[in-house]
Amino acid sequence: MTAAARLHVVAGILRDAAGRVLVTRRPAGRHLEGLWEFPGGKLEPGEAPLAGLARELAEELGIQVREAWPLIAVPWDYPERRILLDVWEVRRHEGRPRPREGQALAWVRREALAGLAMPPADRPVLGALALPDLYLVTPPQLRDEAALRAGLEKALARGVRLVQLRLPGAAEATVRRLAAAARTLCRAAGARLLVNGDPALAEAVGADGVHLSASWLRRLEARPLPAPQLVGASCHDRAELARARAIGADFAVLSPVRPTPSHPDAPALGWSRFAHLARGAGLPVYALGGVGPADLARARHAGARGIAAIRALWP
Ligand SMILES: Nc1nc2c([nH]c(=O)n2[C@H]2C[C@H](O)[C@@H](COP(=O)(O)OP(=O)(O)OP(=O)(O)O)O2)c(=O)[nH]1
Ligand SMILES: [Mg+2]
Repeated sequence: MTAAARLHVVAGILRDAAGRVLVTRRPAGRHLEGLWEFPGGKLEPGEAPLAGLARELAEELGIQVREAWPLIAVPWDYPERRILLDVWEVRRHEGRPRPREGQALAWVRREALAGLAMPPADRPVLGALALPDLYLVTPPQLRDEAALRAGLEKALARGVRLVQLRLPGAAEATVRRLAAAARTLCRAAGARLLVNGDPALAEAVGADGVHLSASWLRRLEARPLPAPQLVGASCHDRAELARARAIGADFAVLSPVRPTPSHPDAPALGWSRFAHLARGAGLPVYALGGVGPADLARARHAGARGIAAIRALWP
């Protein structure tokens, strides 16, 4: 069965003023009855995903979707049906959501969603929601601890909540020393720190996870660290994205979107190629390469979970 033969389901993430997320309960007598879900339903033949989302949310909640961007599309196989769960974040809508089909409705804090009984296809969706918009990668030449602290403090103060310590070619002792300093600062700010390279070293230094280079990704047959530790992976094409998903990585970084001074010879993907690859990846994908926070809306509309950057995020 091809991807096109899957039942295409569109669902929406709606937030209230306090940032809580709307979930509704699947009625008795239906597939996965009684479980909480994100409102939505099956696309009609020939219908575009955004049009289907707007129709479903009008039918189920009585609201008009004005703007939405894709969050993640999860291919999932239930014994009785195969679906593509295509989840969108609703950015703007009109009307207050009301249960128009008698379904139970609740606004839940993002952190509390994991405690609800939801369909298994929704697990990767919760993972995508838990990731931040910005992913800071440290500058490659950085070896000085004071410089690391100064830069990191500023970046964290500006709202960065996910950091990759990347020290290509550094001695293990240097990685250990700088990771210890970075870990203290990140913990204090409620940010997560990933160390680029060997998963065993990332774990040994007490990081929140590992970021796999493309060569590490090639070498691994399975996810190197268990949840809740994070596993990110550097990808440049469809095959690497497929591998990241196959080993159960939490997210990928896809680059280069634009030409960059650090990789002048690498052919840039451009946004339309990026969008094509990210939409089919089945895991959250950050856009990297000549992008910064100013590109966030564009990246999100192209299906990125957010943007990753060195220069644009390093103070
Ligand atoms: N809406 C929604 N469906 C989900 C989620 N997670 C998940 O596995 N599903 C599955 C359950 C169903 O098999 C399928 C949605 O199909 P459905 O029958 O509810 O679609 P619908 O709203 O168009 O229902 P209907 O008009 O046919 O009654 O997707 C989710 O978060 N939201
Ligand atoms: Mg539905």
